[in-house]
Amino acid sequence: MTTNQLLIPKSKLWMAAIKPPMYSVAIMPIWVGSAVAFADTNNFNGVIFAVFMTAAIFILAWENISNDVFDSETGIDKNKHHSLVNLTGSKQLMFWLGNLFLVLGLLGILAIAFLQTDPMVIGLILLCCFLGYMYQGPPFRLGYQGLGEFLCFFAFGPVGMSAVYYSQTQTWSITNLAASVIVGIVTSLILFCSHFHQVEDDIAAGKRSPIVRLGTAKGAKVLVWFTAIIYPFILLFVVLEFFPVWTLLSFFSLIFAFKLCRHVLANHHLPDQVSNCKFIAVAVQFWSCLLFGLGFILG
Ligand SMILES: C/C(=C\COP(=O)(O)OP(=O)(O)O)CCC[C@H](C)CCC[C@H](C)CCCC(C)C
Ligand SMILES: O=C(O)C1=CC(=O)c2ccccc2C1=O
Repeated sequence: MTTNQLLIPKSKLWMAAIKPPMYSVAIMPIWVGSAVAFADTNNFNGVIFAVFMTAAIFILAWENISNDVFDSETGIDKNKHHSLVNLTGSKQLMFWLGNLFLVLGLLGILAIAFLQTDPMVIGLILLCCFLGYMYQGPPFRLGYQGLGEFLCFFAFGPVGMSAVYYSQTQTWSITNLAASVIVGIVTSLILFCSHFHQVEDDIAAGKRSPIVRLGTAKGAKVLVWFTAIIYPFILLFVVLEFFPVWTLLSFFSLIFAFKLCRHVLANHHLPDQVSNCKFIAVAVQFWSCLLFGLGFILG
């Protein structure tokens, strides 16, 4: 254990390892997809919603635990004090705990498929899990090639939200597809932000994250563009009458979007300062999606 590690209280390291705010990424696609389904059909199945939400949390727990397991094999997390493998000292234990969460999550989704006597939802979620595995697991490790944001976009956007919409309606929707583009982009922003403070460790481990590829200064500018792009998109879909006008409520999240962009533009080259930017990005995702979904219900 390093001196640095000894200075940080264990409770703080555990909270950093579990990352409670990050679970917003699992909750919001379920919220928005179900809200679009309600707006389209006037129907809402509370049991399916609750089971899907719980299953998504379990699946995200698997993704994060197995990320620490796979990263312990490449050496990229050797300075990450809050890696679950470093904290517990047992890769095996974390591997099996992760798998247990995956099985619990998939059992929930399987229950929905049985309830609907239709395998579509489990098929789509298995695809999401495969995208999540390709991000970090051998032999793919596509996150190490800088492709994580694409996988993230499809898993939390079009594929994941189609599964949510289908679980409520057993049909498809163009409106939901358009909404999933917004959710996919805003979720991928979080992943993009998570690389700024890790450039040195990433280069040492051979990970070519988008920020390693672009450099932090260009990365900060790309972040501003991708944060800014979601608002004109929402406006465009409102004008085209795909989204109800109430979805413009999501513009209140601009407060956090400005905060994120200002913070990253000023601190992109300072790892200690910029390391919290992914949690500002979580606030952008949480508020934009919460208000966006509310807009569908009010509309
Ligand atoms: C584990 C993820 C990011 C961590 O990345 P990194 O290794 O850079 O972080 P650390 O510094 O903390 O080590 C997220 C990866 C997301 C992945 C591309 C997609 C996951 C999909 C989910 C498994 C499925 C979600 C289904 C949905 C409907 C809830
Ligand atoms: O630990 C992280 O950095 C992330 C964990 C995670 O589950 C996730 C999910 C979707 C987008 C980004 C992220 C992370 O950045």
